Amino acid sequence: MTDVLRDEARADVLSVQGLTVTVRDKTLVADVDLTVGPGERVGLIGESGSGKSLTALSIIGLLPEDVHAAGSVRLAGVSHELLGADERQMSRVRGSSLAMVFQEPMTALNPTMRVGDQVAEAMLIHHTVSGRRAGRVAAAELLDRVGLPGTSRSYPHQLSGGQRQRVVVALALANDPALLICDEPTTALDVTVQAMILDLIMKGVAARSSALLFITHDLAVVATVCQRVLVMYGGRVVESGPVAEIFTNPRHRYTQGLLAASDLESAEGRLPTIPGNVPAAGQFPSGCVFRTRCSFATDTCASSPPWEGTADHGFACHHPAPSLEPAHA
Ligand SMILES: Nc1ncnc2c1ncn2[C@@H]1O[C@H](COP(=O)(O)OP(=O)(O)OP(=O)(O)O)[C@@H](O)[C@H]1O
Repeated sequence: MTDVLRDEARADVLSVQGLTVTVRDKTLVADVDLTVGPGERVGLIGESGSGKSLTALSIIGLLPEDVHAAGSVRLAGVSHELLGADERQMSRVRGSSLAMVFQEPMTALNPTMRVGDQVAEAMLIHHTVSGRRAGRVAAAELLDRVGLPGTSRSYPHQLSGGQRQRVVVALALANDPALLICDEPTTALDVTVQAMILDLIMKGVAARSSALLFITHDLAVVATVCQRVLVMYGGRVVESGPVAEIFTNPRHRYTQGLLAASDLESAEGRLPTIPGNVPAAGQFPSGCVFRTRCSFATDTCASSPPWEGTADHGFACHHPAPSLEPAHA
């Protein structure tokens, strides 16, 4: 591989710099820097009103009219700035390189259109398939893969909340986005289906090597899903780092409070286990040996860490979000 190709392989999928969001003379998000690497899963946490959703909406270009964003948002493979891009440019990026799953599935679905047609249309618009017939077949296959066989001809109101969110995940993944943003994707759902939707998102991004920016207020979900986390407070990022590091050694008073109020251990049973965590593409050079520590200090893990694996084959830790660190310089 040439140096140029290697640099491109390592380049961040998303790079946000100095993002500031204002409404009239009020600053709602201040000077946020944020990057997501190829295949990386990054969490954005913080209390209600801390600016998480406005950050996501700035990236995807869906801020309300009276709200303004300044700074820089760049996406790999897109030659122009996303901030300030016109609607034509943004609709080319949205749904193809960049996709988003919102909290409430009905807001993302067209209530008057069969779900199969919605998925097919998303693929046709971005030329992932050509021709209505191929679109219909591809949509049915994708709905099948997200656990909704035979639902192509259903309307959204004929599906349960969990099934609707599966359709939204299918829509978001339909064009293999480089980056998937999820904003509280399980908050509106029944507890019993939350784990299934998380599992679906995890498997969906892993299969496509998509990067993930995951917004939540649930620390246990972050521990399951993310490798790195940024903590927002009052519109600013107050700390960031690998999940295991932030969760074991939180520096900011707000993060310390969040952790004290949460019960990560009890969350284990309700969250999916992710078999064979694999490092993100390009996270370590091929062949590099690394060690991992599980973020859950349970008997199973305490008996065998650190595991060793290779960047090619990953390793099998059945606990979520282990930290990855190169064993050899
Ligand atoms: N259109 C708007 N006009 C004025 N203020 C707004 C607007 N949208 C959001 N805000 C304010 O900006 C701040 C950040 O909102 P944001 O929705 O990003 O928070 P959040 O961290 O996502 O919270 P939550 O977890 O409750 O969704 C809040 O104080 C909110 O009231």
